[in-house]
Amino acid sequence: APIAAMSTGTFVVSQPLNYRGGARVEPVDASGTEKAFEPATGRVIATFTCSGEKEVNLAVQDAKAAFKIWSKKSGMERCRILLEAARIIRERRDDIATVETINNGKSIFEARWDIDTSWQCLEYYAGLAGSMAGEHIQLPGGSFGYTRREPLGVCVGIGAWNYPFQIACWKSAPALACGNAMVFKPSPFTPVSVLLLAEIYTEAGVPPGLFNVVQGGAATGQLLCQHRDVAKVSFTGSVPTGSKIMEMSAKGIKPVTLELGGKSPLIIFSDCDLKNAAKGALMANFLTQGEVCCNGTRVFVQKDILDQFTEEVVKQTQRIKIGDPLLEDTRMGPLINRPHLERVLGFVKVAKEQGAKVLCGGDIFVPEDPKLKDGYYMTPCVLTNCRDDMTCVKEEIFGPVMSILSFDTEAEVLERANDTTFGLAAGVFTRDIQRAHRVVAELQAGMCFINNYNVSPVELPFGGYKKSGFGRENGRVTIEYYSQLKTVCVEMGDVESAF
Ligand SMILES: NC(=O)c1ccc[n+]([C@@H]2O[C@H](COP(=O)([O-])OP(=O)(O)OC[C@H]3O[C@@H](n4cnc5c(N)ncnc54)[C@H](O)[C@@H]3O)[C@@H](O)[C@H]2O)c1
Ligand SMILES: C[N+](C)(C)CCCC=O
Repeated sequence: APIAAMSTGTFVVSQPLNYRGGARVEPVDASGTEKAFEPATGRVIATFTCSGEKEVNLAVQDAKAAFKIWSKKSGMERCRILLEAARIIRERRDDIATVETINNGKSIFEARWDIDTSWQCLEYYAGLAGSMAGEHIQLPGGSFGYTRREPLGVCVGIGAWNYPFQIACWKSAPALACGNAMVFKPSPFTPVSVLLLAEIYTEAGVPPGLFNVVQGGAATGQLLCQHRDVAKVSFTGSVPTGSKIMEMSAKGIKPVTLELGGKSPLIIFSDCDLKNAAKGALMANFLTQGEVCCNGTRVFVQKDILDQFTEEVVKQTQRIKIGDPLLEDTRMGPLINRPHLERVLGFVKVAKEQGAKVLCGGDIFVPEDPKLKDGYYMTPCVLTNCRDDMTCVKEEIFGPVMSILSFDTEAEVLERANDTTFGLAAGVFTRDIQRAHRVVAELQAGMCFINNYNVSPVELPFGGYKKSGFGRENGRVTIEYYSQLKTVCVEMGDVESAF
């Protein structure tokens, strides 16, 4: 039966989860084992071996060999293969989304959006592959120079568990478009869906070894970052791990892209369209059970509309259907695992102790269906009476917890919104076009939204300021993060020697 027809509680992984040389393989050595779960039921769906040094070496060597072939192809040849891969992803959208839902817990409704931004990303970079070019610069006496945009070599992608398939696409599509090879390591919590991508690349015609998958946690990740034949590391994950990745990469002078965490502000002015602002606040907080890096979890509301806004947000939040993530009408599934659920509930407890008021949610949720009783569900939570010094307002919770704060003036809210070490995203809702642009110009964040939140057109660069990282994913600029510039200086006359 097609994967898309599966129901919760039935999926098990029966094939190897490593991918090397164009095929699934069992790793040749191990650095431990891990279990992957179905968060909806708490069931183990895979027990797998973490890749050891030998396996990582083989994956990098295969990538090196494939790089030699791939980097010699013209941009148009790469374009054609990436377009074919995008087409296959689109064709298998429901199967891939189903696997993503089973292993991550997000609703199937939302997982399909993730798969759409994935194939769109491949299409976008396929389009750019053919137009990657340098400059021609005229010099005195007919001499000239030119620049070539060249690939880096073997790039490593290390992913987080909240958008497993999308993260793999957002890294591999620009990398491959530029002529690089990639070894990708997903989070050990979500090892499954990236294998579908690896198979699709092979089916679309990339050379065997161009996109490889190794599995494991920190130990495997370290082997990749420290590998002498790795030219670049693109990492998505937490700030503490990002800092370690940067340290390891610094030793080998490897460029890094860091897509890290956030505690983003969403500013609601009293002249906003209230219904849209409330919808925006839900988009900013409750996608993927709130496990989203760029979430606008500090919701600053201008005082004169605080009550109205809060009432609308609570009404909309209480309508969110929680439960079996594979059902069409579910809009919130389980969190990623039991320890994370407990951590998020712990934040709600501390928020209450520090004086926040729970307007709705923040409790464990047990769905009626008995097969879901061991899943990791909670009700989405709206907190009010929040102050800037509370833990729930300062720290990244990475769960469905929205903190509402009030403000009086634009200058005050800007000061408070920027008072954080993070800088991934920010949002503003207002009907005043001048204020909208004035405010985003002052916000210290890499991704700003006006009158919407958490939409992700692949044409737009995405990435952080401050401790939320650097480098960008998506958009034309990302080409610069997966390529290097060679300058060629051409003399058309005689050498004018100093000697
Ligand atoms: N900015 C973004 O685009 C973005 C997107 C998604 C998630 N995130 C952030 O990711 C975090 C949640 O994800 P997570 O819990 O998977 O993060 P994490 O930092 O724990 O792990 C991320 C990845 O790094 C690997 N890893 C862990 N230690 C390592 C080490 N020492 N060396 C090499 N690799 C190592 C993990 O196995 C995993 O694959 C949140 O902070 C979230 O904000 C950011
Ligand atoms: C697709 N979103 C919602 C913009 C999320 C991007 C990746 C962040 O975790």
